[in-house]
Amino acid sequence: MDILTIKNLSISFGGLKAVDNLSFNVEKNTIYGLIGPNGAGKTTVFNCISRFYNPDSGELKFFNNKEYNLLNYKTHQVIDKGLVRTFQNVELVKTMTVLENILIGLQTNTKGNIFSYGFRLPGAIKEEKRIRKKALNVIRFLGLKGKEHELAASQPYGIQKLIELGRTLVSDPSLIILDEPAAGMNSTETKELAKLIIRIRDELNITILLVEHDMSLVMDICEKICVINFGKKIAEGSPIEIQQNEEVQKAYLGGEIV
Ligand SMILES: Nc1ncnc2c1ncn2[C@@H]1O[C@H](COP(=O)(O)OP(=O)(O)OP(=O)(O)O)[C@@H](O)[C@H]1O
Repeated sequence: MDILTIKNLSISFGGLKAVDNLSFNVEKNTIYGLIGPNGAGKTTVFNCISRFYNPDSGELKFFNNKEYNLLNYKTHQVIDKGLVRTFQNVELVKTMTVLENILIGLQTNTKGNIFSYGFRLPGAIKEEKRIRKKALNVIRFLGLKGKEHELAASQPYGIQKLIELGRTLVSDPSLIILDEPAAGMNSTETKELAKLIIRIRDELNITILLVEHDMSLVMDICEKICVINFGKKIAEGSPIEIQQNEEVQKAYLGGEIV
């Protein structure tokens, strides 16, 4: 069963076709990789799905109990439907604690209004407890217990990336889009990240769509991979099929893919 279907997606910037008639489907409860050389259009695809960009044409459908035509929604509404993303660069509020940064992920998901929070009405206090408990559960899941009141800025880069990931988990998504989750990580951190992504899929039943340049991570954890170059799909298949595909090897100018 598909959770995301992308059909004939195209978007241009001036004369440049960044995404060109691209179609692929992501099956529920899988880890799906979108790869391609620098400037191939991967982040632009993510920006269309998460509604930062308006595509020129094509269909974007998300299935979470019901069918949502993503083109009818704004970014924050897409998050409410259960589709969240991370960014290539870590986007944490460095002056806030680990816990506070994770709580940011719940901002579109809380009940109550400014009045009830401002006057600390019973409903608001109960809601505060509920969301705090959720965030603490995520912190435990990520193995960051004990760090909740430490400043995000004082954490090593690998931990900051985990905090960003935690921010997506706290809103109970069905699909997470990860934009280069391993960028800037060392090989030990990347191996831990691979295990964590698999746990997110298996223990939390969350589907993962990821863009990543670290080919060993992609080949180790993705069930299916779509390769794009100059905005167009050049191959789709299992890690083995992708590694053996001649057009893919040509696009990567020999070597990087294997
Ligand atoms: N807002 C924009 N305005 C103009 N051009 C853009 C914009 N966003 C992306 N592009 C261009 O579209 C092309 C695809 O960019 P994109 O960032 O999607 O590639 P990518 O595959 O994610 O690259 P990388 O792996 O280097 O992050 C590039 O040529 C880029 O310069």
